Amino acid sequence: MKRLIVGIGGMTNGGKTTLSKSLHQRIPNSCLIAQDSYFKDESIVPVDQNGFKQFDTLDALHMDKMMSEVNSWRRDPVSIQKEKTGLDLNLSSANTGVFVLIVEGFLIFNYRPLNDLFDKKYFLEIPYDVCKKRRSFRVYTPPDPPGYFDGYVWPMYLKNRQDMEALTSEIVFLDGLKPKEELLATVFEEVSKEITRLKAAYM
Ligand SMILES: Nc1ncnc2c1ncn2[C@@H]1O[C@H](COP(=O)(O)OP(=O)(O)O)[C@@H](O)[C@H]1O
Ligand SMILES: NC(=O)c1ccc[n+]([C@@H]2O[C@H](COP(=O)(O)O)[C@@H](O)[C@H]2O)c1
Repeated sequence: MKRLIVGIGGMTNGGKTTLSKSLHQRIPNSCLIAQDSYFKDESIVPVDQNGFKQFDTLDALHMDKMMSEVNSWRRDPVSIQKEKTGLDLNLSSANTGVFVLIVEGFLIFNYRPLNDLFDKKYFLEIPYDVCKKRRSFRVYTPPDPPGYFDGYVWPMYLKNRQDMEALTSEIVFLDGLKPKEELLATVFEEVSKEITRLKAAYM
């Protein structure tokens, strides 16, 4: 049984969730893990000197829990898939198939233990003004307070991006302004090629 782990990183509102969900729908035997399911409760997230809750850092996330989910999939993708979809796989397709894990999130390449696992890494980027605009339509829990984007989110993006570039390489940057369908087609085609290559390695 072969495994492939694909990372869909990117800026806040770059289009990670949109792309990852479509990719997951298109790829048989795929699972999806989203980093924003692992935010700590806001009551334990500290505030910075400006009174802004520090959500845009690895400390705000239960990365240990996220890693344990990723590692469960790596140990036994068939069981995890069965758990998530309720569908059983016959043994021969389980043995010959390629299982794909899609991991999406804004800090997935900043966390070394996770970053080390990716076979393919994508990073969706959009310009400042588009990012600010898309974010203004999103309602997080808790919602962004006034001034949060310019006072906290954007400076943290710049810092996190610098850290990411110091830590990792071989990232494919994607222009998040492109139509959703085009982004999906690009990534789907590359991942499909990789799946075909892995399958051929069996013959
Ligand atoms: N390629 C795209 N072009 C235009 N808008 C997009 C695109 N991808 C996503 N969006 C929109 O941007 C917003 C944020 O998308 P989302 O996938 O939730 O981003 P992220 O998961 O990176 O925060 C949503 O309103 C979504 O519909
Ligand atoms: N899901 C949550 O519990 C929560 C709470 C507060 C802020 N956020 C924001 O989520 C962002 C990351 O997620 P997106 O990449 O989907 O925008 C961060 O910029 C963070 O400020 C999320």
